[in-house]
Amino acid sequence: MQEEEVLAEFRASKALLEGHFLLSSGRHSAHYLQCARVLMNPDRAGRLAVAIAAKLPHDIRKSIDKVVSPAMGGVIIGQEMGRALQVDAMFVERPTGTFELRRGFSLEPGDKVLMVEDVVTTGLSSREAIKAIEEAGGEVIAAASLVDRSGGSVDLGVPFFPLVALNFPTYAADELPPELAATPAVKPGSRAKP
Ligand SMILES: O=P(O)(O)OC[C@H]1O[C@H](OP(=O)(O)OP(=O)(O)O)[C@H](O)[C@@H]1O
Ligand SMILES: O=C(O)c1cc(=O)[nH]c(=O)[nH]1
Ligand SMILES: [Mg+2]
Repeated sequence: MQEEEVLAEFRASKALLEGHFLLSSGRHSAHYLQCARVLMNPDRAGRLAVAIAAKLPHDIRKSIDKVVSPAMGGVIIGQEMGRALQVDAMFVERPTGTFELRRGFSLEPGDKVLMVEDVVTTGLSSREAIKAIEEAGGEVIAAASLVDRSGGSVDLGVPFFPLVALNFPTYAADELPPELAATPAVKPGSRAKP
């Protein structure tokens, strides 16, 4: 799937929002990719997962034992990646602030894991999810996402395969451009603290 086709899926689902957004990292942005809207159509979600799977090098793709994704945003695309790769998909969640496997999910020691996110901005959530998977005994051999909005600058410590890389600027709270400073920020994500 070409970048233009991916963006067309985002536009068709009205997932590319403009305004003033407080991101999970605590940074601000005039753009927000509401991936849940792209994924609310199961056919579209499945197509996008197949397209992500096609980005994975053959040796990585054939080695994956499990998909693990960080809740909430990663759950649907993680499930669809499990379907595309024909492996089980699980998620980590953070009811106490730190990602962990719950709900009877577990990994066999040495399980080769693909960590799947919906969107990566600073990479903090991905790195925390990778740490939780490794603490649970998994070996994260690669990461994948629908969108890398760091424009390719993020380092997750493992090979990273986003379906599309976009570079929307983000700002610290004390460096907002006037058009953002003039409007209150909305926080669409669910992370409690940056
Ligand atoms: O690369 P980062 O700077 O960490 O930002 C990206 C993360 O932010 C969003 O999750 P959020 O924390 O809003 O929680 P959610 O998935 O529960 O909506 C998104 O789903 C990614 O997990
Ligand atoms: O960084 C984030 O919190 C973030 C950015 C974005 O565009 N979409 C999203 O779901 N989260
Ligand atoms: Mg998330």
